[in-house]
Amino acid sequence: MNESAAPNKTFPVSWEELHRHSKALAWRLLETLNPVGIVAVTRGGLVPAAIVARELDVRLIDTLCIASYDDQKQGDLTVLKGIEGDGEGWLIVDDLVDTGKTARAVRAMLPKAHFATVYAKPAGRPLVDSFVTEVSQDTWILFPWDTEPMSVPPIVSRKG
Ligand SMILES: O=P(O)(O)OC[C@H]1O[C@H](OP(=O)(O)OP(=O)(O)O)[C@H](O)[C@@H]1O
Ligand SMILES: Nc1nc2[nH]cnc2c(=O)[nH]1
Ligand SMILES: [Mg+2]
Repeated sequence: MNESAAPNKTFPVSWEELHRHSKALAWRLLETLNPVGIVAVTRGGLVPAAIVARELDVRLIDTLCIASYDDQKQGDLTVLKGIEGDGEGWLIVDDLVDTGKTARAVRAMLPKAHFATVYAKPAGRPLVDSFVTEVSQDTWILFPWDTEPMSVPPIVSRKG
């Protein structure tokens, strides 16, 4: 990683937890927003965006296609597909904000949109308008689409 120490903890998220946290985000957004459409930041934003879109009854969905990580290693940010306009009236959804590099690029592209993530780490938190769950900077969030169950040693034997 370029901007912070490598994570030494994991925060595994199940499908059910992700569904619940994404619905909590929808509840939060409902209080202040009635978006014309949702922009999902691919790929991580796709599943949360689908859940939020269902709860807010939004059927106009676009994508902002951005990649910067190869596994846990952060590289240069690549925009594979942008969006025209300034984002006014739109809701942007991503799974998480970590260093904030992706969020900064997204905000520069769509400065008038509301930017929401399900999870936020402290370095990126100031860049999002709404989020649900804060996770420490030294933690790697494991999403259900990236994982499968396997045996692991006790935490005590993995320390330092
Ligand atoms: O705040 P940052 O340090 O920029 O990290 C956050 C971004 O990293 C991940 O995307 P990634 O580039 O791994 O692509 P993916 O969504 O296709 O997994 C995640 O989905 C966020 O978009
Ligand atoms: N899956 C996953 N992707 C990330 N991209 C940047 N930070 C993270 C993280 O904690 N987990
Ligand atoms: Mg992403």
